Amino acid sequence: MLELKNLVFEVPSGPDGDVKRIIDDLSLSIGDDRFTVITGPNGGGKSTLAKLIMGIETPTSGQILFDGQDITALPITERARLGIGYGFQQPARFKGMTVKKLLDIAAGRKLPMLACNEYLAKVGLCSASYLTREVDKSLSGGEVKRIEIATILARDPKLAIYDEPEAGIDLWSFDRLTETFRDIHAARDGRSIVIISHQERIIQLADEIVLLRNGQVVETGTPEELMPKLGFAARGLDDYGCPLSTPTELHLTEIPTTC
Ligand SMILES: Nc1ncnc2c1ncn2[C@@H]1O[C@H](COP(=O)(O)OP(=O)(O)OP(=O)(O)O)[C@@H](O)[C@H]1O
Repeated sequence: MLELKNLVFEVPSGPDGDVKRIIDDLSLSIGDDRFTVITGPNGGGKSTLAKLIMGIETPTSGQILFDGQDITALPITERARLGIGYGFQQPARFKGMTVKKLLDIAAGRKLPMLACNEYLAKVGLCSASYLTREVDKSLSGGEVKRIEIATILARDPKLAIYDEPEAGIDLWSFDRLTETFRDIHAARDGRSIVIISHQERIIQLADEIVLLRNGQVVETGTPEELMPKLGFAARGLDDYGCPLSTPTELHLTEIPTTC
């Protein structure tokens, strides 16, 4: 489904025309029906890689193929049309836009109430309390995050990329969310999920874990193969003695929904 060939992403660094290499000759294949978790230390290049796949950033060199088609030069809208969806680490807010409208836009049609209820329930939100709310500053960070994930579920892309979906989400919603990811994967209908995460419980769901450091894939493997090396039991030190980022804490910032 997705093939990354020798991807390089560099940004200008310093006044002398120096560059900083953020993604370093990275090659990776993700097949249909796969659940892949990309993990690794802060600053390793995970979000940048996701943005390159979505077309938010343009690679300095290398190639991105989606279902055999070279999409390296395609804009975000075209990639979305082909079936790639991306949930930002820090989602945007849309003043003046209701949650219902956002779900409709994501789905590309006017959704029946029942469908909206289902999408919001999958992320632990009560439809009655949220559908008419504006996606503005009045929503908490965790609420906006979950609403964005619901829009990706409504869009139902062939390849869904979620950047730290656990960030800022309370324990109850996190449970619901992991169930949702598990259900999508269990459907085995050709769709693939890529999740950037530091969360052990999400990592355990994966078919394949990709460990990214300094813009390079340093290791890939199943949870059974890689979990011990990732050093969750060793206070954040991985097999190479480097500190992994502190596992994202689940904040009990919100009252669990009861509907
Ligand atoms: N446009 C840019 N200009 C300069 N530096 C950048 C740019 N984009 C990313 N970086 C740097 O590249 C590195 C990788 O960033 P990235 O956000 O991809 O890391 P990450 O693995 O997602 O980290 P985290 O786990 O903290 O979310 C960081 O050091 C970041 O500061």
